Amino acid sequence: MTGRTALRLRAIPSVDRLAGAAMALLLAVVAVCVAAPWIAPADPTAVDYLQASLPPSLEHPFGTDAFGRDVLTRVLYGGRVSLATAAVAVTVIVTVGAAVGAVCGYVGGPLDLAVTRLLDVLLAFPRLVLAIALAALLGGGVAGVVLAVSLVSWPGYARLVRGYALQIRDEGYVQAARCAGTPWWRIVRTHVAGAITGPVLVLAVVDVGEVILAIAGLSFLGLGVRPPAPEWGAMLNEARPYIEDAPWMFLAPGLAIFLVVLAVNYLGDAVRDALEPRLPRLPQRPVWTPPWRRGERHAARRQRATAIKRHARAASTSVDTVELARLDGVHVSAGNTPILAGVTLRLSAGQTVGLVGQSGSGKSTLAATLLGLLRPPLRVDSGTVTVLGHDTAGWDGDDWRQVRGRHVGLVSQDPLNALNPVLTVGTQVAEAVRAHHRVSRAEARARARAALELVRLPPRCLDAYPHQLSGGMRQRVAIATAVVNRPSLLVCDEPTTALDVSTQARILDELARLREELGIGLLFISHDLRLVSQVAERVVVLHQGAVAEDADARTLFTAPTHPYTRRLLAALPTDDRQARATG
Ligand SMILES: Nc1ncnc2c1ncn2[C@@H]1O[C@H](COP(=O)(O)OP(=O)(O)OP(=O)(O)O)[C@@H](O)[C@H]1O
Repeated sequence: MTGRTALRLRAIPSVDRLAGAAMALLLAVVAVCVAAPWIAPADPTAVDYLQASLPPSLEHPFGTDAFGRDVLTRVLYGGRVSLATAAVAVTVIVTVGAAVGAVCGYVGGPLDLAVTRLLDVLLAFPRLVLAIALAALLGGGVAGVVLAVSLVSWPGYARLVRGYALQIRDEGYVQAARCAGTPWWRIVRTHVAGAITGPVLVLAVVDVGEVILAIAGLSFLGLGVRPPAPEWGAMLNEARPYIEDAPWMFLAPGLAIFLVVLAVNYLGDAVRDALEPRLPRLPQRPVWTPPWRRGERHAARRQRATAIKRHARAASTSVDTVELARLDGVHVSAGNTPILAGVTLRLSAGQTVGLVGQSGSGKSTLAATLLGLLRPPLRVDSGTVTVLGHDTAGWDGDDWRQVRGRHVGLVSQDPLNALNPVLTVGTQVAEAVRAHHRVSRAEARARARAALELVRLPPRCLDAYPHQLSGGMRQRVAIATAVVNRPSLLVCDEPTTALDVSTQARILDELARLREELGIGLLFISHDLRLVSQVAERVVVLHQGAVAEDADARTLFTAPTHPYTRRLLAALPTDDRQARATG
């Protein structure tokens, strides 16, 4: 375990109080079970028929069972066996299953084929029947039962992990590791294991309860923990005939299993989150509206939607310049790290604003802020974000959903990522239409075809899958999806970065033409000042999260005021600089 992982795990109780409580509960249960010989009030196996089936009292807080044994004592002693056997069995199952699945899925070939066939056979047997047969073969006892349960359970994990490994082996970062000459076992250990830890952990914690009950089932058949030794599952089985007359016999071990499984489940989620660096460190607080306020909220949303539509219509028809979006003194941070420092930016209808800045200056963060797409740990600390005349502070997911894709579109730098590989282009563009308009499938498809025509893609592309198109064509599909609902504002975040120079030029022409034809406002984001200057009338220079300069394109090229802008200009070829300065 790396130091960073240990740190993240150690931080769980402080960032997630509920997980901290689950951890404390689990530790407390383990501690009292381990300490049973010293703290238990009675002998767990001593029979006393005079005390049989007594309800809970001060002397016997959980009552007594049909043999007069103290239930609390037996729960404490039983926990030692149940928790130890479940922990051993789950560890064996997960380790064997994950290792076999990861190696087979990654290595493939004859090994994978042979193991997969074996898994098919093992999974075809009813699990419990196979476990009974194996436990009997192994001679019963706690060790035999743990082994039997482990042997029948690992194939399920292996199958699941193999599926993950098959997917992961084609990921770009795994291919990069292969190209770097990393041996297969190291790739499996680092990349495949890293990616499957989360889902496997969730499955494992869910299995803890199942394993306790499976061991209990085998004990009931006389194959596992033999009476009178206590074990939670066996206690449940012993209590079954008395469930109506003496429910406490059933409740005490049942409650113990319930609490342990609940704590393990919650803790498992927290550990998975802690190990996944892309997830926020803090649990997200859902925006919850009390039922009595929902009507008001719907009415306000409807009103706002109408006002936004009116604003958008004015933006496309008015001869005056209508403001589409504005950032006012916006500060964004990630934890304690400032990312945007008091950014102010205004976007107007029919105008192209270029946002330029070096890598890491905060361009994508600015776009995400404008579209309400910031995810923790990134957050807006102060300032206002206004979209189509409305302050977006307090907007929830539904509020943004009405605006994104309908009035504000986004084209990102990686069209392959933005397109679903198993859906045709037509389906995906039509889906964007149906997300905002109540139209028939045929009408949505017709609008999708029109949008593809708008970006000069032939109608045959409607039925093509993304992988059947070139990079430039995919980017056009992404643009068609963004403009199919005729938004007022289009945010293009490095839309041509992944393309060759001639395709870049064609996409830029396309964007300029769309702006003319549809009258939309454009925020064109790039680190390349030369590219920005080809499309933008106004250029905003972002430097270390702050606006260094905001000027019309010609002024910026002829009289830059900020030293950083001057450095950017100096890096351009002389011909380019002169051409831009003369417009
Ligand atoms: N989820 C995040 N958590 C923490 N820091 C982040 C996160 N996303 C971005 N940052 C930080 O914010 C800063 C700005 O990142 P951003 O992606 O906005 O830059 P950019 O100008 O778009 O860069 P590029 O041109 O390379 O895409 C960077 O220092 C980055 O490390």
